[in-house]
Amino acid sequence: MASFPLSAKEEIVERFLDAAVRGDLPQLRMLLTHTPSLINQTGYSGWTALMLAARNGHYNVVEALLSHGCDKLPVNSSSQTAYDIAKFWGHSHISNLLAQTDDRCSGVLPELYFCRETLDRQSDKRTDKAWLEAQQSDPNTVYLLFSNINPMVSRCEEDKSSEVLNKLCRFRYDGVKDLFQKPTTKLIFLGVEKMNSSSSCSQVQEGSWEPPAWFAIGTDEDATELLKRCRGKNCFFTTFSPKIDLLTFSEEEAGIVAHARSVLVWHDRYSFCSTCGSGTSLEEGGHKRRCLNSECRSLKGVHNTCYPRVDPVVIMLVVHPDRNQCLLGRKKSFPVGMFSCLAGFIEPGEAIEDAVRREVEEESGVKVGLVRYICSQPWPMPSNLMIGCLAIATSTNIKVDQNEIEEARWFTRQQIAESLHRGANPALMLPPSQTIAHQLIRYWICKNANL
Ligand SMILES: NC(=O)c1ccc[n+]([C@@H]2O[C@H](COP(=O)([O-])OP(=O)(O)OC[C@H]3O[C@@H](n4cnc5c(N)ncnc54)[C@H](O)[C@@H]3O)[C@@H](O)[C@H]2O)c1
Ligand SMILES: [Mg+2]
Ligand SMILES: [Mg+2]
Ligand SMILES: [Mg+2]
Ligand SMILES: [Zn+2]
Repeated sequence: MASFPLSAKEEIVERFLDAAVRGDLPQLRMLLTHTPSLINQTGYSGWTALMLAARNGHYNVVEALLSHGCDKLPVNSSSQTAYDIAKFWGHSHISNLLAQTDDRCSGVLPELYFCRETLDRQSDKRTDKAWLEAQQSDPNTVYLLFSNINPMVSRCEEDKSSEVLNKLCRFRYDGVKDLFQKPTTKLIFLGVEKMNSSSSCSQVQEGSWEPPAWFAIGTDEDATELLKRCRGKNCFFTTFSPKIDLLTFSEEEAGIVAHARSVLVWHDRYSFCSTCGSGTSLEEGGHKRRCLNSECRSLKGVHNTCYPRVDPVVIMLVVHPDRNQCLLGRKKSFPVGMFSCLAGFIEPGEAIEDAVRREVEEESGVKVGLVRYICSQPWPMPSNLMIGCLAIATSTNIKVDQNEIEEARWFTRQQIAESLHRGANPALMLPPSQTIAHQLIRYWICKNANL
């Protein structure tokens, strides 16, 4: 067979990969210093330097590659990551290293979007009327303004390359106190600030630091009038189109928005007592509605009709019995090429595991055995709690319920890893990283198929 001379670029890649095979750390470092882009390159075999070092048990080379920010997601033609390779060849010290280090491939999920608890909710303070009133007029108290259920935001100018586009507008008492007079205004106590690096140092040391309280205000005032309070700043009300607005806050603000918006939506949709139909009033810092009819049954004992609702939803990555494929589906409303995990509301009297098995079979016809809980995410659309699971299929034939799902398919680990690694491609687009669906998929790829 004729062999062709290597180009200069190919030659340097092969030298780099050869250094990884031999465990030649000085040579590998020298090549990386000159050509940093070598780090994730593959040679003719389709293997990266990390895979080759993992195969040959060179712990120090793996360590050096990781410290240079090497990507652990690429897979070889057998759908193995470097972690899988180290495990297969019995280099447990290396597979442990690959499982431990870094945020993305540790098998431990990163903190999910909407999950950061920036404020301390201090739920015991919700029944302390005097304390709440004192906080309301405190000059340090922070107010967020919602026009009905849409928060007032400004465009984030700080980092144009970042995904953070929107920033909540923060008001002080003087800027919003007139709204408290209106009977339709809803005031929600969100919590108090947790101590962090920006808390006033001298006050913290003296013990006199009082963490500022945060409130959300929901109002039906004319939005244009409300915007005048910003005095010329470029502010607007987000409409919460899921794909555009919801995922564009910082991690710190996303958790606050999830809390405030879910409670305000509940007030908006449950104005009347669902037991007797009478009017209701807000209590407990906006976290309870009390019926105004003194004869109402809802006033006797504790009733879930009085508290904000949270709807539990199971979301699951179904793994093929061969452990090498996973099941993803797409709704008609998804962008072209996008597939995601199956999901569905838990029904009354149903355990998480049973809801997973029922929803998967209803939507795809696939039967599921083992179900394992992985993580959860509040999803303020309007108030779901996504309960993320991995599930092992016991059958493989797909028969979709066209009412719920347009298409469902088995995807190989390699197809998924490629889409995660190289980004969206026409064949398979995965949901954005802020979603629990994306994180479950990434978790499975990184963690290996064994549950
Ligand atoms: N964060 C994520 O990654 C992610 C991914 C997928 C779905 N989700 C969310 O999960 C939710 C549920 O998924 P689904 O639509 O596939 O569920 P589903 O498969 O149970 O089907 C939805 C249908 O269930 C019925 N239903 C039962 N209880 C309901 C309730 N409490 N609220 C609304 N409808 C109810 C309605 O008829 C509705 O049309 C959706 O709202 C979606 O926004 C989030
Ligand atoms: Mg569904
Ligand atoms: Mg369903
Ligand atoms: Mg359902
Ligand atoms: Zn009532």
